[in-house]
Amino acid sequence: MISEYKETISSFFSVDPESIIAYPASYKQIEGDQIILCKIAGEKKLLALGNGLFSSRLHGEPLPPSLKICPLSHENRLVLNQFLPYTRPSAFGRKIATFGLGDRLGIATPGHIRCFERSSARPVLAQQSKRELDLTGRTYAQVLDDVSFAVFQEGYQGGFGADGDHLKQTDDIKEALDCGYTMITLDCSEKIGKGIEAMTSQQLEQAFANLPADYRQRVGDTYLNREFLIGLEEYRFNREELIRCVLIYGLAIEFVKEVFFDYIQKADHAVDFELSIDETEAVTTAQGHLFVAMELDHLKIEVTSLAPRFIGEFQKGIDYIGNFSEFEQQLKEHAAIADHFGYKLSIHSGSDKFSVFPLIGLYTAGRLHLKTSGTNWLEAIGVIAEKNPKLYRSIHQKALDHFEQARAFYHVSADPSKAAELSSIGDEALADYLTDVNSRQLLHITYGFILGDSRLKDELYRTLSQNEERYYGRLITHIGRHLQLVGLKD
Ligand SMILES: O=C(O)[C@@H](O)[C@H](O)[C@H](O)C(=O)CO
Repeated sequence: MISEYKETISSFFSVDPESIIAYPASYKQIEGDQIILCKIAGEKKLLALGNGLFSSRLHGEPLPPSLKICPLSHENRLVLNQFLPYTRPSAFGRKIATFGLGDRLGIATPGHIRCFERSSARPVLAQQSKRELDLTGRTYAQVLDDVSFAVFQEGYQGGFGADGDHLKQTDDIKEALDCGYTMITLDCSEKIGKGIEAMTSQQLEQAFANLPADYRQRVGDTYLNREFLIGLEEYRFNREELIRCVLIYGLAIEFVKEVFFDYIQKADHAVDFELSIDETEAVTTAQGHLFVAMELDHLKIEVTSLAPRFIGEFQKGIDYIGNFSEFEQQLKEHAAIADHFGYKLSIHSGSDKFSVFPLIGLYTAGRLHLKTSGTNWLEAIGVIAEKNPKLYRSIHQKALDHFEQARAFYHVSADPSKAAELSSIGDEALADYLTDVNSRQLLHITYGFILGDSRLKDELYRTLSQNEERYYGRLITHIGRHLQLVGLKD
């Protein structure tokens, strides 16, 4: 289809015909119209041929008699969604392993899709937290636009999710659901009780006495003087332990109740509901997880997945930090609790935790959601280091200039001064920064400041557009390693 129109297109855009590249996997015939994705002088467009209903719905430049060049706009994405259901996101429920692939640039999805050939997991291709949207200046609609067009580019019909990630406000939840998002990750970190572990018995009793009498009676009857067998573990709650669980998780559970019944259940489409209690100071004990699970069960709230705060450190972009046997014991118990109540265990900051992936795969046995994001951004920076050393040096310096400011958004232990001095590294070795834990975290958390510099941002996108297959290749290797080690890919 493209070859016979290259001359028409090249003269219309006054570009070299060789600069017109087609994505053959996107080609579709719909009710007599033909459509294909192509790149014209570096910019992706939809080419529609025909005068049928589908082509008539698309907004674009008509090239008589029947060709139309269409931008990858929000309006055209909605038309694509209407005629090609596989370009719309799906929910997957509690039984299918899923893998979150945050893409802060909106260009990684084709590479992500190629990772899932021969994988039992389904990709959540549209995933950005409110924090990421604020720092990149994107919207949930734009994130889903980018993903839907990439799904069309690849001709991928295996299904994908769209996660409104780490949402704390109901307005944001409503916006994501109205955009058609099929997963909501409710961040309860601001509702989790703080400093409860340090409270004295008297303080605990005083705080508990302030709660409604019927609630105190119910939780006392439910949890005290009883044993709970979950998997191979028996759990009990003495009075102090019960009150601590109530004071730590009680408000969070009220928030979950409001969101589940007022938003998730009332959505006009299926929604996977994830509960995130991972971004808290306090580690989620197995007993605390059991309390939350039993309270959700009592309230008839069905979560699809739950992300606890594991013992040790799940920091951004680097491997697990902590005691492996303690982590294994806690992971085993969390997985057993999740399995007992029928939902998936979710691993946040799941990027690069290679040393514990086999354990995670062993104890979750596919009942798992693994969430990544910044590591995909780092693979893009790796392409920049390989292909545009001058730009990389500017990005690295921008990151150094804003690292302390970026630490307000992310907990990292990186010390950039421990990484090699930029001026001491030759162009051919710049990509090695992406294997150093300190520079990985430096680059990982400063993305908002880097993309906030329009000169860096424009050149970054231009370099990645010129090297998109290299970017896809890095993602296939890197995310493929994640999938294989956690047992979700052969
Ligand atoms: O950076 C963010 O805000 C998100 O990507 C967040 O970290 C996400 O929930 C995650 O855990 C990615 O690994």
